[in-house]
Amino acid sequence: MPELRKLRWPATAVGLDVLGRLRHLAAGALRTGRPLALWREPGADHPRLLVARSLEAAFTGLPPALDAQAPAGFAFFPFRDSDHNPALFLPADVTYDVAEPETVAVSAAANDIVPGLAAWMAAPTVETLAWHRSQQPAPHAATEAEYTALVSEGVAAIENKEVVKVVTSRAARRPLPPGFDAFGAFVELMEKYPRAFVSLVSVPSVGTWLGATPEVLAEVTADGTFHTMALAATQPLTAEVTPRTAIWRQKEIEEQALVARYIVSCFKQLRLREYHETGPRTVIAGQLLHLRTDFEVNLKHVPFPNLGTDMLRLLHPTSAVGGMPKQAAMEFIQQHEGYDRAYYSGFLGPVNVAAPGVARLYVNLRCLQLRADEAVLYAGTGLTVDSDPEREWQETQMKLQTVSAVLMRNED
Ligand SMILES: C=C(O[C@H]1C=CC=C(C(=O)O)[C@@H]1O)C(=O)O
Repeated sequence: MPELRKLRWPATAVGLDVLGRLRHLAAGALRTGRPLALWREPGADHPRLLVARSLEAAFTGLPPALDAQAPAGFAFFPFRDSDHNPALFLPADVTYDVAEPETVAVSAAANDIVPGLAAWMAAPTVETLAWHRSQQPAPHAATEAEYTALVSEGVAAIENKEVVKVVTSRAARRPLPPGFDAFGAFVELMEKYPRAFVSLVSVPSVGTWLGATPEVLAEVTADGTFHTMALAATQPLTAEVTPRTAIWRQKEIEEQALVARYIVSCFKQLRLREYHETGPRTVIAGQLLHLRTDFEVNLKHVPFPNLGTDMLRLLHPTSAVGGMPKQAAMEFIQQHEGYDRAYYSGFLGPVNVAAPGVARLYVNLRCLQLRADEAVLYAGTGLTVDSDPEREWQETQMKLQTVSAVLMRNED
């Protein structure tokens, strides 16, 4: 790991608790026009913050390499790469980990921002944070009639054998409650969804995204394990229907099996045979239940040093957000969906930040884009030949509730 310089919080910051320090660092990054990512990993009890020295330093071409020698940073990738929605990898120039609350780490590449940062750490806190805004117009929000028509077109495409499965989605616009505070909303999501990957990413001209996703895209852990999952099929979690009692319809079993089969086809493409498959099991994601199969590979026991990197490039976008076959499903979405998904159903997460060789990338689901006076929420549903348009609309309504929970009231 390249040398990191550690800046100690000055005596003036003694009264500031760790969340206050995170918030103050975020305020400084926003004020100086720098990209930032705040996140909390599933099961972790504390969040982390990463600030990149500049927007220019965050532009990237290829998906990140998942190996110990690769640069440390936070990946923020759109569903589909374009000039409007660039692929980003925020270098880990300034990092703050609540596990080490007394210092802020600065990379050698960001040496020249040290004086300004040190001064900011000693400066008084500010009330309002100036979150970065997207320069794109807000996407079209489909009405119920438009969405059910889209689902019918998707089902017709499956019947006509253009695709085997396709995931359609929509955007929904909601007003922000008066005095809405995105940092407070991030903290609220962390508390509400301990099993989710909770994130708040803000990038100049790209905008600000908040979410709580249940879906791992690609993980490499400290003990040398690669992990991915096939997550699909949805029903509400209720007092009567829990993971132990849930019953799944044939349509849902098939929908999830297609995603699992896609992951196996990626392993086959790489000629990897030694993987562990667990499931499908019923799992909780917020107020919802899904079917999930986990796939693990012990990287010490296979001759594939670049497995994480190769799998990431094959997996995105998975059939849980695109469809199968991948290309035909992507074309269907492009032609019929009628709005820009931007970073919804892209992927995000830290690479080599916690330690070299540790990466945790998630599919950007159950998320919203924060705009000047409204939030744009996103949700999709996997279609099969048996999909009922009205049910699929209801399912998107349920999925929107995960993140819209923070728009109901204001904590500040
Ligand atoms: C596309 C979404 O969810 C995916 C993940 C789990 C279950 C899904 C489903 O039941 O359709 C989706 O494939 C979304 O939340 O917007």
